[in-house]
Amino acid sequence: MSGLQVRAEVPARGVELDLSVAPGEVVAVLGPNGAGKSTLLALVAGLLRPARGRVVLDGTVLVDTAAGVWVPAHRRGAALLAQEPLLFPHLSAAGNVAFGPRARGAGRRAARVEAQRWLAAVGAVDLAARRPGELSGGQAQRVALARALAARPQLLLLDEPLAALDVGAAAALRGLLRRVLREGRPALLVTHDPLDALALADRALVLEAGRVVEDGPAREVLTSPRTEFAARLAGLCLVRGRAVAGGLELPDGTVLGGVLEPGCRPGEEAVAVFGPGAVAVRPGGCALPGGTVVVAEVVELEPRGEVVRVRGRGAVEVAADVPTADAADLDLVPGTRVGFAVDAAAVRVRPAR
Ligand SMILES: Nc1ncnc2c1ncn2[C@@H]1O[C@H](COP(=O)(O)OP(=O)(O)OP(=O)(O)O)[C@@H](O)[C@H]1O
Repeated sequence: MSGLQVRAEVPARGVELDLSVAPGEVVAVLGPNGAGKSTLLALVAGLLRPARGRVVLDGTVLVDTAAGVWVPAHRRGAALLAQEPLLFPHLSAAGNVAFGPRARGAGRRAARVEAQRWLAAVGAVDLAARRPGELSGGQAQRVALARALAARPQLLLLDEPLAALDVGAAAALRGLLRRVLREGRPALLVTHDPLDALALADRALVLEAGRVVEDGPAREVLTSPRTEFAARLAGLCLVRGRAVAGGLELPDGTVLGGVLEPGCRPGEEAVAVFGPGAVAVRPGGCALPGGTVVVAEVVELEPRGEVVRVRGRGAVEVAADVPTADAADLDLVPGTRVGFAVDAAAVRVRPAR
């Protein structure tokens, strides 16, 4: 079987993973801090041994704890590009990139030619003679990408490769990554940025507390989330309850009006998803026609240009985008109890799993 299969338990980190990556597939790995994203990459890269598990890349068993198989990191065919470029400080950019070909047995001259080719591919030929200490963050990350590619990996492991870069450098490297990732090499891309997941990945996994809690096409996970984390990334509200005819019954018995999606049956555990643009704030708690009012305490006000995103916490968490002038008129401050009036027509109710 080609592609990547990972089954691994690391009880010391509360991690129990079971996932696969198809040949040529780019999979974004999302999740809150401590969810296990870096642990997943470390397990595949060969930097961490699972207590139990099996990792297979293109039919080659890299780890099998039951059979006592452990392939060391440098023989796995997986290249890791981390947030910090981690170049050898004493080698030039070209020397860093030539390292992979040299390790594969290429002669000095052949390795140098290959290094030039990869530096050209990432637009960094003019940096060939510089040492890492003479490169900007974006330049160093380009060189690190060339070094990773020069090792001709069967799999790319990208751990927030854009996170340490400023906006301009990140945009340039994003374009480059998009090109590289389209060449058909499978990749796992850890990111906190939903736009990167959409722009660069075919599929998105959401990890929470060491488990995969969502897995689907990147677009679907981010537009139809089933977990609070994915919803927050996508800027949507997600509340849990029980599906009933015409909406979702919340834990306190309130029925949030909404449209049941096909396949969602009354009585089952469900989530309701809606955008903050479909929510208005009512000081007196009076409902709009066709809406539901969730009474909640304002916990956060976040200015977003022409609107203020007002987050509230009551029986559930909700958010509303309120025009900035209205927010001032309403005298909203954290601690104020208000009604969040949710337009039922904009609420989608779907099974929780
Ligand atoms: N070196 C380590 N030794 C022991 N436990 C660790 C180590 N690194 C991480 N952990 C624990 O393993 C769990 C998963 O951490 P991991 O770093 O994989 O999460 P992450 O999703 O990459 O988080 P972040 O977004 O903060 O980088 C957490 O509970 C964390 O505290």
